[in-house]
Amino acid sequence: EITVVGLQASGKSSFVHVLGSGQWTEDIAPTVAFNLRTVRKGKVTIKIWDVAGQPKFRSMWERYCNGVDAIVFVVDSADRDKFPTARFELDQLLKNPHLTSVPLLVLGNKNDIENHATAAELIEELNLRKIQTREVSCYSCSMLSQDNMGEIIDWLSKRGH
Ligand SMILES: Nc1nc2c(ncn2[C@@H]2O[C@H](COP(=O)(O)OP(=O)(O)OP(=O)(O)O)[C@@H](O)[C@H]2O)c(=O)[nH]1
Ligand SMILES: [Mg+2]
Repeated sequence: EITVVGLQASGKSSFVHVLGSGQWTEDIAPTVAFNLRTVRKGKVTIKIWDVAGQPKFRSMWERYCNGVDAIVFVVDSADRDKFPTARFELDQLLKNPHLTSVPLLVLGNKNDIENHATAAELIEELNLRKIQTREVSCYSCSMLSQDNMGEIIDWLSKRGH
């Protein structure tokens, strides 16, 4: 069971769609509140909470992250102006004491766009090195080209119980 959070238009629902169908589509509307989807990958069944990223929905993130096996935080790696807000919202979420040991996967999505930030840059921008109470990984990826999807599925498959 995982929860996907991050700012609006970072590509959370696109990620869930690619994970579920193996295919890219541009035809995804901004999420209202949340969507629940179940995806089967080999022997693993993943229950995914796809939560909305617009400001008015961010206070819900914490509730949906409670008790899951991993939190996936999606960042638009080509939208550098939003990194400070992404960092702030991630900090707010991870501050919650009941989420302290939940593993975190940060996805720097949209790496098909020129001048995107690399995983190393995102680790700096989001200050991921200071996180010590949980397992943290960061991948650069693209839902459009499906770059790194195999590694991401492997990571997720190892976090279940
Ligand atoms: N170029 C590019 N565009 C992408 C990629 N992933 C998503 N997008 C586009 O980014 C926009 C937002 O995608 P969504 O998946 O709806 O984003 P979201 O994070 O679910 O947004 P909210 O539901 O509003 O929080 C859409 O126009 C997508 O087509 C990617 O890897 N590359
Ligand atoms: Mg969405």
